[in-house]
Amino acid sequence: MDLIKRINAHFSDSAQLKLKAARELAAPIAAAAERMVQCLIKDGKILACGNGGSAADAQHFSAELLNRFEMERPALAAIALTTDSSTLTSIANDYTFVEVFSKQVRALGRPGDMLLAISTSGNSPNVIEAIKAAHERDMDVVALTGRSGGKMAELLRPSDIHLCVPAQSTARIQEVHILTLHCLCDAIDCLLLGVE
Ligand SMILES: O=C(CO)[C@@H](O)[C@H](O)[C@H](O)[C@H](O)COP(=O)(O)O
Ligand SMILES: [Zn+2]
Repeated sequence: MDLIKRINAHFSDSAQLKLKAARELAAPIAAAAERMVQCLIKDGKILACGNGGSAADAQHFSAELLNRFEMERPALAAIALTTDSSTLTSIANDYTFVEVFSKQVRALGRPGDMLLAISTSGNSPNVIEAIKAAHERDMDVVALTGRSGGKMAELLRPSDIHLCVPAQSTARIQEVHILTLHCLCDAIDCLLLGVE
């Protein structure tokens, strides 16, 4: 096994995918940032969810909005639905794991809030249920997916924004997801602070 060759291939594949994704996703990422800023300045909040690595991404993004990214600005309203183990275990234990995010969206979501729904396959049942709950609450959805967008792609409304990474590998898709989230944080800061 030539590990160095393998590692170089991972870096090369990831870099090439990022350049391809930039060509396809720059415009919808900008649109998502503008929509999020509109939500935030009207006192809305952003709820974020996902499983596994995407749970970590949801938390990473909400922390950068609530605390800070790279510029000094006021704290922004964002909540990851992946972090409260008492809430997550009680919903999963008393009902089903499929409902762990949707029940929180129904409790916390208000019209004008937004849901950031992250899934590399687009097929995680609990993320799908969260999208349905967000629609019931008149919340727009920004969906971060990969592959074909899965069942999430079919569920989205015209007012939602779909950022689908053109790749099959979960790891490669996640690597573009985290870059996309940093682009969103940077764009939100630029729009809020009026950076030219
Ligand atoms: O981070 C990884 C793989 O790189 C895993 O933890 C991965 O996120 C989990 O298998 C998720 O359950 C996959 O869900 P999804 O992206 O298909 O919604
Ligand atoms: Zn991973």
